[in-house]
Amino acid sequence: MSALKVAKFGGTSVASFESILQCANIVKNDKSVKVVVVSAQAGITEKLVALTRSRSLEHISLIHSEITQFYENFTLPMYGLPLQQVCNEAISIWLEQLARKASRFFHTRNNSDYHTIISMGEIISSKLVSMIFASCRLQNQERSALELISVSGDEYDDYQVDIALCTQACQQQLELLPSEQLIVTQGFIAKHIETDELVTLGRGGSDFSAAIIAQASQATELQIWTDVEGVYSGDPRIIADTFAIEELSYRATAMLANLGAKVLHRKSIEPAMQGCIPIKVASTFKPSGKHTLIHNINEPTGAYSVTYLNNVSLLTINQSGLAELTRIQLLLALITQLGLHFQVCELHANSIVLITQNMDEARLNEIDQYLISNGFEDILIQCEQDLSLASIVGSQLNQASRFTTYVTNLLDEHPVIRTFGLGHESVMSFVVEPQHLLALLQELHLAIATESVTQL
Ligand SMILES: Nc1ncnc2c1ncn2[C@@H]1O[C@H](COP(=O)(O)OP(=O)(O)O)[C@@H](O)[C@H]1O
Ligand SMILES: N[C@@H](CC(=O)OP(=O)(O)O)C(=O)O
Repeated sequence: MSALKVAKFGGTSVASFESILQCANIVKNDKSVKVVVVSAQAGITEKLVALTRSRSLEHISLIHSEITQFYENFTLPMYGLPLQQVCNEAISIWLEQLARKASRFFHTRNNSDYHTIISMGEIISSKLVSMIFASCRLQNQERSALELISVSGDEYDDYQVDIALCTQACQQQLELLPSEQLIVTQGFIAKHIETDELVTLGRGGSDFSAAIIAQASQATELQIWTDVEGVYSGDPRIIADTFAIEELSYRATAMLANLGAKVLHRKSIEPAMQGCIPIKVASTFKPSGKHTLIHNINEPTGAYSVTYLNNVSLLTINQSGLAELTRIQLLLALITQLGLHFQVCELHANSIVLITQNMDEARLNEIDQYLISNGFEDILIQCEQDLSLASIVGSQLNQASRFTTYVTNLLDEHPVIRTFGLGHESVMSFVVEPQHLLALLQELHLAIATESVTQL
C-alpha cells in the first residue's frame, strides 16, 4: 500500500501569511500528504460565536470591524505580490456574506444559521490556505467538507459519523485527484444526512474531522500540526517544565483528551484507532523538532501526564436499592439516553457519583424529571458546581506503589474536595475549588517528572 497522509493544521498554524508558508513547506517536503484539513484562523471562531451572542446590531458591527481588521493585517505581509489582490477579493466577498448572515441571524435566531456563522472561519481559512499553497507551486483543489463528511443524530455530542458514506466520498475524491495535487478542506464542518444542512462538530472539532477523513481514506498517517511539539506531560501554558511524550497508546491519549488535554479533540482518537492509523502530533513552527507518535504500543508502566478541566460539576445521584446490578444498569442506561457525557463515574451501594461539564439548573431539572418518570421516584440529586478537576493519566499506576504513596501524602497539603481512583490502574482525579487548581497541578506534575518517585 502506498503512503497516504492526512495533515491537519490548527488555528495557530494558519493564523498568519508567514505561518501558512510554514505549513506549505511541511506539505512540500512530504509528497504523501494528499489531504490538508484546516481550522479557522486562531481567535476567529471565538469572534463568530460572539457575533451570534450579540444583543444589538451595534455590537455585531463592532465585532465585524474587528474581524475585518484581522484580515487587513493578515494580507499586509503579502504587499507587492499578486496574491494580495486575490486574497483581498476573497476576503471582501466573505466579509459581506458574514455581515448579511449575522444580521439575519440577529432577527431569526435560526439554529441552522448559527452553525453556518460559526463555521465561516474555516470557510475563509481553507480558501486562503488553498490560494497561498498555489502561490508556492503546491497544486491543490479546495473541497467543501460537506462533500466529505456526513453525520446523523441530534446534538453535536451525539452526532454519529456515517463512515460508509464518508469512505465512499473520500475515496471517490482521491481517485479523481491528479497525482501531483492535494485536497484542501475545512475541519469542524459536516453535512447532516437527514436535513442536508451544515452542522459543526463542537469546539476544537477540526481534529475530529481530520481523523474521520483519515479513517475514510484509509490513510497511513494522521498528522496534527499545532503550536507545541506533541502531547506534553501537562499544559505547557500553565505548568512549568513540561516535556513532550515520545509515544502514547490510543487508550492513554483518549483518556488524556477526555480529561482536558486540549491538544487533541476527545473524539479524534476513535476513528484513528479503528483504522489503525498512527497519529503524529508536531509543531508547525519546529517541524523537525520533537513530536508525539500515538499508535498501538505496549504501554510503559508509570504516570504520563497531568490534565485539568474547569467548570465541572460534581453530581451525586442517591437512590436506595442501587446495590442491585439491574438497577444500576438501568440508571446508567437512562443517563446515557439523556446524553449526559461524564469524565469520571464512581458506583456506590446507594449512589452514583459523576463529574460532568455544562450543568445548569435547567439541565439538572431535566435529569431529575427523566429519572423520576422512568422508575426512580425517590431519587435525590446533589450538584456542586463551578469546580475544577485535576487528573493524572498513566498505566498500571496501581503497581507504582511509591508513586501512589507520594501522591497520597501530597494531597494532605492541598484542599481537595474529592478524590477518585487512588490506586486505580490508569487515572487518578482530584476535585478542587478553581483557585487551588494551579498549585495542585504543579505539584502533581513534579511527581511525574521526578524519576525517583515514578520508579516502582
Ligand atoms: N498535555 C498537553 N500537551 C500539549 N499541549 C497541551 C496540553 N494540554 C493543553 N495543551 C495546549 O493545547 C494547545 C494546542 O491546542 P489548540 O490550541 O487547540 O491548537 P490548534 O490551534 O493547533 O488546534 C497548546 O498550545 C497547549 O497550550
Ligand atoms: N475553529 C474551531 C475548530 C478547531 O478545531 O479549531 P482549532 O484546531 O484551532 O482548535 C474552534 O475554534 O473550535
